[in-house]
Amino acid sequence: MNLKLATTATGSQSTNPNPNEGGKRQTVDLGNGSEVVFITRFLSLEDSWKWFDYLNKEIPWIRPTIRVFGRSCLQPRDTCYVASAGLPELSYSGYQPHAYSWDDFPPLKDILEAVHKAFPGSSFNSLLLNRYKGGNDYVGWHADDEKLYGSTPEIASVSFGCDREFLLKKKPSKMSQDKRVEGEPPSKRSKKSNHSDQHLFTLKHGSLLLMRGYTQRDWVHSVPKRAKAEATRINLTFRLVL
Ligand SMILES: O=C(O)CCC(=O)C(=O)O
Ligand SMILES: [Fe+2]
Repeated sequence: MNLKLATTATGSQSTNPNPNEGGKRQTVDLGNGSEVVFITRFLSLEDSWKWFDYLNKEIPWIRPTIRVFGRSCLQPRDTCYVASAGLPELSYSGYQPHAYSWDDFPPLKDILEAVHKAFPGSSFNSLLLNRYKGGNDYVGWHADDEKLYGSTPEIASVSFGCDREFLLKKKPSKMSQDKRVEGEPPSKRSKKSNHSDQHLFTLKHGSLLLMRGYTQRDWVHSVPKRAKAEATRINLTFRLVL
């Protein structure tokens, strides 16, 4: 298996432009216009615990019934949805979450502001929240490729609480999605690429992971079950609905 651990991957490292942000940001070029930016210590530990406690207590978490491969099942994690007024409604796996307003949970606006500061060229107007109440909760392989996010969605994911592994796996390649060199056989091309087709990031308390470019078109991601991850994890995924 060709799996790259983010902590040892040869992604470029740069000094952070946000002085409040600890540590370095790591940019991992996934190839063909897909990219991940990872900041391990995006928020201070103190702020992160303050926000964890707030979110754990104040968010009206629900565990909806969704449809997977034609069957109804309980979503294997808690969820909530926040969006700016007037946006088209989100719907996934046959489920349409109620859209709360940013004003319902003012601390979310502070976290959004920190994300916008770290990525001044990016803009987010909606937020899907996830709560994993232990290692049995998970999110299966998927891409956040709903039409309302457009063709190159940017998704900024902020994590609180228990460390969990975040996996990225390249979708089976379609000729139309690959940048091809005319006349070169596929076997030669794949040997030449030094891009890995799987990546693993450990999403720690206070970290931020941004997916952009064609990541949702060409890759799938998951947070698998982990028996040893006993504590609660909360994850915020900021998105832009067009
Ligand atoms: O919990 C995470 O880190 C990922 C969540 C996710 O992929 C999603 O909400 O679409
Ligand atoms: Fe996702």
